Amino acid sequence: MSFPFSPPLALPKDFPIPFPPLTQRADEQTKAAKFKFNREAGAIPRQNNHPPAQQIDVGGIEDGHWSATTAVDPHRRVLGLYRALSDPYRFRSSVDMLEELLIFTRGGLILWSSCRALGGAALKGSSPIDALIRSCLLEERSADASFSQDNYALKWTFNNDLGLVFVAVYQRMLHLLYVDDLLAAVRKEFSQIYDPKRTSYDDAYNEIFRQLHLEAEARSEEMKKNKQLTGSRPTRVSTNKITQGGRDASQRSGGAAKKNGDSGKNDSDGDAGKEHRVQENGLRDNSHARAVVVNGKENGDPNDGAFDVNKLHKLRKNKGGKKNDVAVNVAKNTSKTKPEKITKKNRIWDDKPSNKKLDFTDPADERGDEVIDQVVVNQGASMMDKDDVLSSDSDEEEEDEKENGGASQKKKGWFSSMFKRSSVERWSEKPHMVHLSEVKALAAMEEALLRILTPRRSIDILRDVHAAKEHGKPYIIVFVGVNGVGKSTNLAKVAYWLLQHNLSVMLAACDTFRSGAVEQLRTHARRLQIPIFEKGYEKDPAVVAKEAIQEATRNKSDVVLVDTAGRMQDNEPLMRALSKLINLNSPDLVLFVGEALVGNDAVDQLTKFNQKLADLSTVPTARLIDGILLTKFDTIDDKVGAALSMVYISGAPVMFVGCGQSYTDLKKLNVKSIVKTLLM
Ligand SMILES: Nc1nc2c(ncn2[C@@H]2O[C@H](COP(=O)(O)OP(=O)(O)OP(=O)(O)O)[C@@H](O)[C@H]2O)c(=O)[nH]1
Repeated sequence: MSFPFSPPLALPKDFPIPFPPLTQRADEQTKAAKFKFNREAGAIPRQNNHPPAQQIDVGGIEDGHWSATTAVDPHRRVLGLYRALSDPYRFRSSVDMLEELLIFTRGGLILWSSCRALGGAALKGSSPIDALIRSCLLEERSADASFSQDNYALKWTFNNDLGLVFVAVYQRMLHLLYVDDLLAAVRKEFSQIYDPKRTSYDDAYNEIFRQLHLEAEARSEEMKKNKQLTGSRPTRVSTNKITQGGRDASQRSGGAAKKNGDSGKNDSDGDAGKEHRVQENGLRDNSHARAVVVNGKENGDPNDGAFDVNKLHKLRKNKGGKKNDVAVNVAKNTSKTKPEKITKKNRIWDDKPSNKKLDFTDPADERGDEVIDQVVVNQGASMMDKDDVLSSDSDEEEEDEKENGGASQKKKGWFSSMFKRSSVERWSEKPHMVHLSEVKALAAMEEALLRILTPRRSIDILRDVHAAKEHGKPYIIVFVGVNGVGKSTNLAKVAYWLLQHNLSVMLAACDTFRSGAVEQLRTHARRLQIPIFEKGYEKDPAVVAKEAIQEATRNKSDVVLVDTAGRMQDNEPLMRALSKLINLNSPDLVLFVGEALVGNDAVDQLTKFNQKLADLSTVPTARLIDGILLTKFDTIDDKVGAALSMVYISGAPVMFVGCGQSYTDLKKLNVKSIVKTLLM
């Protein structure tokens, strides 16, 4: 063994050990060093007329993971030294600075951690994994496969079928090349042994992980060497080759690769048939990892993908720029997630104040609650018990759930499954379960939900109405939405609310399409004793709206409420007519009316309305949906997820919530109660 120094005396306790860098695997290196030491410590003295081996003073130094053994002769000269590690694997970790690899469920249950299982040091400061969950995963902003926090870089992957998350943390400056490869291998191996009933894998998985880690490193080293030698560029090859550098994971586990449902939908490590960018030697090129991993965005399961909302927000900001791109993207993404259509039953409402199970709303106005509770909107409707409708709806859902064998659960996004599993696991009394700093995680969830539900733009209608009034203009609100969601009814409620604030209101009957629509609005106008502008049927609604606004300007109405025909988001001629109405009249507020009852269908409708308005706009600055009016909130019990998704996807605030048939049944969304319910 060669020594880079020749100390004259025995080594002091704090003697620094200038080991040359290790290039071999730690255990081999240790063995080799030990062998060499034994040989040299025994042989050198004899060769150099030093005292025989038994007179040699052998001492040791322990320094963290290191231990060094010295052989010192009676003349206090160091004759031999070898370094060793009590745990060679720990040494590898410290050298390569993979700080932690964590496996947890979407409910936040930590199943395995390299720190916990293999005795590494805990991460310093606030956990970067907590930060990842808070700012990325919880908000479904996991479109990227990497994330940075302080000095740490994080990469992750999912097994969506099993609801597992695999996160690797390492020092940002290190640019570890093997992390994606390792994560993919860990996911594959772990998925095979995963058993939902089991909560600890420390014994079962430690050895497998060590092996996978070493293999991934070895492949990475090889890749580096090859790169240096050949200056090779990444080429596209089948991912079947990825495992050629090391032992195929499925071989190791007896080919039971699919046993636990690692179906590879999101398989970033490349199951057969997929192509990823890999190096010529068959290893993944990490510089392209983003293009292949994560959440079904690029190549995976559409059910798990988050909407590409950033572009939509950008469009909203730029008002019209690149609208087609946005529209296409939104369409692409949402069409993947479109749930099955819900066939609505004829619903006939009781005229008693609703007997709500849960009320997530604040009254839109204190005065609004005092009056006209007995005025029933839509008196022509026949009667049926509301609770019947509710129970039959939920029965249907339960049946669907059973029929689909829980498939609908899978269809739910990250949020729903996160919350569902989180609450289930929270209450299961298993003391040996280690939760991901549960209190902190819940607080983070709450914070994230509050952030999502709190609109980025605040719209104060009353303030804006007064501002318009000062300019001698009426404030225009256009109500849009699909058929039968409650546009006219809730338009009348808004009119009532405005009247309560001493504002003069005029209705514009621009549903010139559905027979009876004009008469319906006329009934509301008569009850509320407000003027209505109507031109009958088969007129161009854009022109009717224009004339109504002119009339309102003449008679100094403060607000014009424009009723429009219900239309399906895919009906191009009707969507074109709506776009024309909006572009021609530049309303102050385009209010999307959606039924809370239909859940994600409302999210789809809203997205497609926005998309069509952007696509079909004839003016350079496309007008999109400004706000949301969520109707029939009295019918949804605690299924409030649609509100969350709609705000998140459109960036538009929920301005009102309709929760009954009376004019007073218009409220404001109580964000805090919604969040509380989601976390219950
Ligand atoms: N329970 C409940 N029912 C509502 C609410 N809002 C509207 N409705 C009922 O929903 C039904 C349809 O309401 P409309 O106002 O006619 O719906 P619309 O969107 O104007 O319909 P189209 O003009 O055909 O597109 C009526 O029976 C309303 O009473 C609500 O907040 N809660």
